[in-house]
Amino acid sequence: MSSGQGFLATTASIAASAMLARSLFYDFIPEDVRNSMLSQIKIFQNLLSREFSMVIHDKEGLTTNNVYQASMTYLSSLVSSHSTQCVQVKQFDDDKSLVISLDVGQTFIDVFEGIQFKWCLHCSKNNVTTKGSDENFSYMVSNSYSLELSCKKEHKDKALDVYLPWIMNWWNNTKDQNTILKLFLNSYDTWNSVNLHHPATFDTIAMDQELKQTIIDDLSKFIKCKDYYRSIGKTWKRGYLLYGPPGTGKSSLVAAIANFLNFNIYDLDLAQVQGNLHLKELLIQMTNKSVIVIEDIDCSIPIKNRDSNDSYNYRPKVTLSGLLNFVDGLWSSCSEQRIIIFTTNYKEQLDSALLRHGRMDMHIYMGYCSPSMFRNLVFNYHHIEHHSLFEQIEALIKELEITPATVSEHLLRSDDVDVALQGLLKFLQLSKQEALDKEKEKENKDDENKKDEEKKDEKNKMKNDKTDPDTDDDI
Ligand SMILES: Nc1ncnc2c1ncn2[C@@H]1O[C@H](COP(=O)(O)OP(=O)(O)OP(=O)(O)O)[C@@H](O)[C@H]1O
Repeated sequence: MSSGQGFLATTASIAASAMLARSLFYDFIPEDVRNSMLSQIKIFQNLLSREFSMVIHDKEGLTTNNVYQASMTYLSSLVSSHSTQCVQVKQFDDDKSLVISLDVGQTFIDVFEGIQFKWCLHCSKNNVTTKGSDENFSYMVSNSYSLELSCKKEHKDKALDVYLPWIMNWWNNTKDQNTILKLFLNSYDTWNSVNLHHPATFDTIAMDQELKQTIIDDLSKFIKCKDYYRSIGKTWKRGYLLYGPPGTGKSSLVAAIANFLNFNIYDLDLAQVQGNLHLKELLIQMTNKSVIVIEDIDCSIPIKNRDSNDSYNYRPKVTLSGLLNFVDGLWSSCSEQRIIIFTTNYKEQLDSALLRHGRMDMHIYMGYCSPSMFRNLVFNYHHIEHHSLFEQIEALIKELEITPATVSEHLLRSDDVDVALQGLLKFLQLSKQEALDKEKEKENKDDENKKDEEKKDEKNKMKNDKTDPDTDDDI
C-alpha cells in the first residue's frame, strides 16, 4: 500500500470511529445525562477559552427563577416580535404568559455601556413522572429552558455586579402590572392627570420593521446610558420628531414608547400656556422618567421665525426661543430620563433650529400603509398570517396611498376576518377606480386647456397677420 493510500485509510477509519462514537452517544445515553455532560464540557471549554459564560435556568427546583424571568422579559422587550425571529410563548408559574421573541438556539447581542453581552436561549426535554388517575405512574415530557449569558472574561465582574443587577432593577420597575401610567395635560400653569390605558405597543404598531427595531434599540440604549450622559456632560434626554400624514400612527407610537419605557406622558398644549415663564413653571413640575409630547408642533408656534415681534397675525404667548429653551436650555436639566417628542404633518415647515441633532435626535417618518404593515395590522386584529385575499389587497395597497388608520378601521368592522377583508378589498377597488376616474378627468381637462390655448394662439396669430404691414407686403 502506498503512503497516500495508507493516509486515506487511516483518515477514513478515524472518521468512521468518530461517527460511531457520536451515534452511540446520541442513541444510548439518556437525554438528561447527555445534556448535563454537554454543559460540563462547555464549562470546561470556557475555562480554557477567553470567554466568560454562565447558564441561567428557568427553574430553581420547582420555583421560577427570577433572574431567568427578568432576563427573558428584558430580552423580549428588545426584540420586536414581528421581526423575522421566531415567536414563542412560555407559561410561567404565576399563570402569566410572556411572549418570547427569541428562538431556541438563536443568539442575541445586547450592548450595555459599550460592552457586548451575548445571550442564547437553550431548551431541553425532561421526563417528568406524574401520577395518572388510575394510580399508575406515567411519564410526561416537559421542556426546560435556560439562558446562556457570555462575554469576554475581562467583563465578568461587569456582567455579575452591574449588568445583571441592572436587568433585575429594570424588571422590578416594569413588571408591576398594577402600575398605571398617567397622562398629564396642562391647564394654565399646572398639570392635571388621568390614567393612561393606551394599548399601543411596539407589537401593535405597524411600521417599517427595521425602523421599528432601530427605535427600540435607541430607547433601550438611552435608558441604559446614565453614566455615559454624565461622562459627556449632557442632560439625560432624547428627542424624537415624528412626521407624516394624518392617521399614520404618530400618536400611537408616542403611547407605545411610553408603555415600553413605563414612563408617564406629559401632553403639552402650547395654546394653553400663557408665556415663556409659565412654560418654565410647567417644566419644573414634571417628574423624571417622562415622555413630553407636543402634537402638531407646526400649528403651535410661529414656525419660521424666532422673533416674537414679527408681523404674524397670530401672536403666540410662547415663542420659538422660549420653546428651544424648554427643550434644551438650563431649565431642561432639572430632571433626568426624559423623552421629548414633536409630531407634525409638515416637517418641511418647521424651523431648522428645532430639528437639529441634539434637540431632535431621530426624525421618524410615519408613512402610508405598505403590504408588511397591512399584515401586521391583520395579525393584530384577527391573529392570522395568511389569507387568500392577501395578494389582491397587497397589490392595491402598493398602488394607493392608504393610511394605516383607514386599513385598521376596515379590519375592525367585523370579527369575521373573511368579511373584514372582503370589505377592505371592495374599498380599495373603489378607491382605485376613483383615482383612475380622477386621473382621466384631469387628463381631459388638460386636453381641453391645451386645445383652448392652441385656439387662442391661432386667433392671436391671425390677428397679428392681419395687422402686420410686413406680412401684407409679403403677400
Ligand atoms: N402605524 C399604525 N399602526 C397601528 N395602528 C395605526 C397606525 N396608524 C394608525 N393606526 C390606527 O389609527 C388610529 C389613528 O392613528 P394615530 O392617531 O396614531 O395617527 P396620527 O398619525 O397620530 O394622526 P394625526 O396626525 O391625525 O394625529 C390609531 O388609533 C390606530 O388604531
